[in-house]
Amino acid sequence: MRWAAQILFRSRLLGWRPYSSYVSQMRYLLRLKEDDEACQLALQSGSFLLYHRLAPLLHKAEQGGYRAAILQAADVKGILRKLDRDEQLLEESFLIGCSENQVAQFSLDVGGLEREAVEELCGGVFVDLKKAFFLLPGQDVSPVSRGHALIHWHQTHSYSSANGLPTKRNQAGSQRVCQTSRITYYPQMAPVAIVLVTDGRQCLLARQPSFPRGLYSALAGFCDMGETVEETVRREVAEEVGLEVQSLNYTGSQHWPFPHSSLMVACHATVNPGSTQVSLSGAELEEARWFSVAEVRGALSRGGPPRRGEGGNPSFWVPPPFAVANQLLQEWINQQGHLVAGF
Ligand SMILES: NC(=O)C1=CN([C@@H]2O[C@H](COP(=O)(O)OP(=O)(O)OC[C@H]3O[C@@H](n4cnc5c(N)ncnc54)[C@H](O)[C@@H]3O)[C@@H](O)[C@H]2O)C=CC1
Ligand SMILES: [Mg+2]
Repeated sequence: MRWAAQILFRSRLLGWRPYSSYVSQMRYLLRLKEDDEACQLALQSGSFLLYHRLAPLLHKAEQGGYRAAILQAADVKGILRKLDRDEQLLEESFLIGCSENQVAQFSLDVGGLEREAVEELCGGVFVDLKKAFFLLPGQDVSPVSRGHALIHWHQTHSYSSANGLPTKRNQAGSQRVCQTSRITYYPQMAPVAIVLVTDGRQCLLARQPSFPRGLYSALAGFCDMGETVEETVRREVAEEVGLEVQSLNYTGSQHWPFPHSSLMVACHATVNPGSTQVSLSGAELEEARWFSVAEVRGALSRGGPPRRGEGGNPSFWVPPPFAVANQLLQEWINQQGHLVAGF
């Protein structure tokens, strides 16, 4: 212990602080958000996710499937030079994170450039975000979704909502300031509660008319102003299916870029097994049904949407693993397994 204390003491004398790499990463990101010059410098050695009118750039992975295309600053500059564009376009990027070794990561929409020309130079393809979600592995979904959300927020907040005058971004893109009133605007997310309702034996899933055929998901709804997540869950379940929640517990959350930028807060809830009669209201849901453990287990093991020519039951599938609704279903199935094992 003594030598460890001595190292700590000496490192403090030398000005080196024994932060974990996570703390260093987060402190570095904070500095880039607060210091425009540091962020401008970081752009020169950063890595970039490109978008074309909000469609992310993907490339074919060696082992099959697709990955998010990650370009280095020099690659992006090279593309801009070849397309006769000013390298300053790089400064229109938004900071979305940094790697463990403090390489800053940015998203950049090159919607002003010719789509096919960029695709050819990068050896990739711009794909609509919804479609991209089904093509990408789980670890790529979060940065791609974050980059998309930030670009979209900036594209729709160029003017102050208080006086209609232009707003100016900071270099990181973590805020915009109205140059006249000095009001600061920050990127926003709308909180949404998503809930898997069970009666102890079955779980309740629903369909909106806009869902692809056979897709059922957990109930979800935007939080009203001033509501807690618990109040939103109780209200949405009452509104949408006419049931009263008895108990609920939080399990996780997810950023979701649709319809714009939502923070999905996921909960499990129970209803009284004696009061499970569903009554739909309004036009939002076209159907809500109770599903057994076996049915859900089957849908989870079949994976995402049924592909043409594939077996399985196309009349019932659930959101794919990148969606928090899928996590709720996995957790419920695991819990049922434990209940059976412990019986
Ligand atoms: N990641 C996941 O696993 C899942 C995500 N979702 C997402 O949850 C979100 C909410 O679910 P819904 O049942 O559609 O919500 P909802 O039940 O609150 O109904 C949507 C309606 O709420 C109103 N609304 C209130 N505040 C709004 C806001 N800030 N933005 C947009 N509309 C607002 C609009 O009239 C809209 O038509 C959807 O965007 C959907 O994409 C839904 C299921 C699964
Ligand atoms: Mg809803």
